[in-house]
Amino acid sequence: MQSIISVQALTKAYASGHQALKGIDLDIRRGEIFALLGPNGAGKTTLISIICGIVNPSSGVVLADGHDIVRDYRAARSKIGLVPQELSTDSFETVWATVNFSRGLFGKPANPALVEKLLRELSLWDKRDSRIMALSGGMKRRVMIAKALSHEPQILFLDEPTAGVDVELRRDMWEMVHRLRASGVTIILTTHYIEEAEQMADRIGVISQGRIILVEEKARLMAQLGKKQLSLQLQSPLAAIPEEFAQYPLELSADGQTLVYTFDAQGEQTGIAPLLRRLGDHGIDFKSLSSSESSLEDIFVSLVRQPR
Ligand SMILES: Nc1ncnc2c1ncn2[C@@H]1O[C@H](COP(=O)(O)OP(=O)(O)OP(=O)(O)O)[C@@H](O)[C@H]1O
Repeated sequence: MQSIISVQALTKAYASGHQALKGIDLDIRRGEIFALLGPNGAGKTTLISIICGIVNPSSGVVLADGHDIVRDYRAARSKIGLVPQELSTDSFETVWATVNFSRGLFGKPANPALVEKLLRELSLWDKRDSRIMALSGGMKRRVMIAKALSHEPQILFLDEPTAGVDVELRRDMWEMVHRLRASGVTIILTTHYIEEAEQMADRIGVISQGRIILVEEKARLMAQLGKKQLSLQLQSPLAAIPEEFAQYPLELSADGQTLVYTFDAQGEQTGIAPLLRRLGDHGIDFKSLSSSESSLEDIFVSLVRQPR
């Protein structure tokens, strides 16, 4: 299947000299919900801004539904809706006018029925005649979403959609994202909330220091989530793991006091019982044992901490 967004060898150096993107290759599949995770300053907004034509790339190629975002800007941009992190809209306009105007910017004929549907779905219909400046922060954000969807884009970018929004708006947003996906729209969201990525995304990409360091099906990441560790506090320290145990996923702590066994908690067999038996056969006794489970957050933190 042809990807709806294709990013190839993309770099960005800002005028300050800061290298925000250091060679990004990324394919977004048609119809998926893709979550881009990364710490502050990783390059998420820069990447999205380039794909949406707001920031110029230094080198590399981006195709949106087959259109080059630089050479064929208008066609590429018409496929894309963007809900930016920061609210930016004319605050003297009414909700109704601003959403209709956004549609017109893309050269689309007026479609009051579509705008009405959008405003109703986003609980903005009652506010259609209000000026933007008179709305609450959450309502303004809903307006930004309505604007982004006004020209019926095939691809929707949500940059930190739920940062600082209340529970109700977050729920509405998630429902809307699922509805849009069901209608064939591809959704790319950035988030600091790993829980959000877990709940919403089909695939997860992790960006750190201007590089994509992981792209994975969420289901596979969840399988990693199921990894557990069993720590055995030994009676007497070991200098090294005996050769007989080479095939076991065992690690010895630096002081030789603790053996750590990593296993798949979702697997049918943990392998713990035979391991403990074999350790006993070799005279390796332990004082106590404890287990722990890694979370997606642990995986994420350890990924972005690794210097690359
Ligand atoms: N206009 C600019 N000029 C110079 N440097 C910039 C500019 N915009 C962003 N940067 C730098 O580029 C890096 C990436 O920024 P970017 O906003 O893309 O990160 P981010 O992953 O979206 O972060 P956050 O999660 O904080 O929004 C940062 O170090 C930032 O300071």
